[in-house]
Amino acid sequence: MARAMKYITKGIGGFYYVRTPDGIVECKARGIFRKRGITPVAGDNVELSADGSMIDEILPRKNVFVRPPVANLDVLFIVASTTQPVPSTLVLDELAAAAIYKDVQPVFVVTKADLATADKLAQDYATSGIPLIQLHYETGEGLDTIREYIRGHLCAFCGNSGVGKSTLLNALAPELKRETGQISQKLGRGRHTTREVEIFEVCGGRLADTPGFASLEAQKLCRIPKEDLQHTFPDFEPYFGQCRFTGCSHRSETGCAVREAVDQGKISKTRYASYLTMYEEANARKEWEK
Ligand SMILES: Nc1nc2c(ncn2[C@@H]2O[C@H](COP(=O)(O)OP(=O)(O)OP(=O)(O)O)[C@@H](O)[C@H]2O)c(=O)[nH]1
Ligand SMILES: [Zn+2]
Repeated sequence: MARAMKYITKGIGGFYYVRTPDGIVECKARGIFRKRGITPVAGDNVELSADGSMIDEILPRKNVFVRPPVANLDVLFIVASTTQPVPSTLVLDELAAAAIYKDVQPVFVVTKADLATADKLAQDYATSGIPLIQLHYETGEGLDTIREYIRGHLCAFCGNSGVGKSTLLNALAPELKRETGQISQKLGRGRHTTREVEIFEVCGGRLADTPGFASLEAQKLCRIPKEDLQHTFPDFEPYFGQCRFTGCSHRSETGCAVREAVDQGKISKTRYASYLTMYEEANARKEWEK
């Protein structure tokens, strides 16, 4: 029988907190990891020494992020509000692409549908191949769908300051008691304080409370080489192999099947515009930044 999974919930000052079937234990990591250039991070599945005081082994990772430091993420909820703040499709597309590049399922969550319509966003992402969940707190619509994504997975929430991440987390897991609104920033629990990544068990899954994801720039998550960029846009996939030129970058080449799909409304214009911007950014990146 497979041994029950143990994983790091939090690392702080050289100590690691590991969730085991018997509860959370405090551990140190063996020196071998430093020699191998591996830093244990929250989300790592581990094996402990017989007395339970040492991390002996870090099991192979599905993925790992440096900023914020977390491993084995399954789902990234990208939270956007209909208004206050008005969403940027470029930022949303960058985050979704970063997730896909790291083998993480992106899921858009739209808040504040009571203040403005979510139709525009829903339309922009209708053919994106990325799920989009609209939230309505009065009816609870959307919450169960989010819970289904969390179940059995390691998840994180990201999105700009003020989009309603804490409000959403409180609705999903009131035990987290997240502070919401302006006050949280004044009290210093906002983005100006450094907190450690910490993983909580909620809704039958795991939630990585990641301060770094809050108002994050996708660039910090990962940099996608321009050749790989097209593969982080699921909506482009049906057209691969149909462009006139092999190695088509889907920008200005004649006979580009992706651009044709944009003209025919099969790929949304905002998605394609994001691709072009991201491609130019990748192109302009200096060798040492890549
Ligand atoms: N009308 C309305 N207001 C909302 C909704 N969701 C959140 N808010 C409000 O938006 C404000 C910001 O919400 P928070 O949950 O603190 O936002 P956050 O994303 O956690 O913000 P940071 O902590 O700065 O990252 C608060 O005043 C919330 O009450 C919603 O669906 N509708
Ligand atoms: Zn093309």
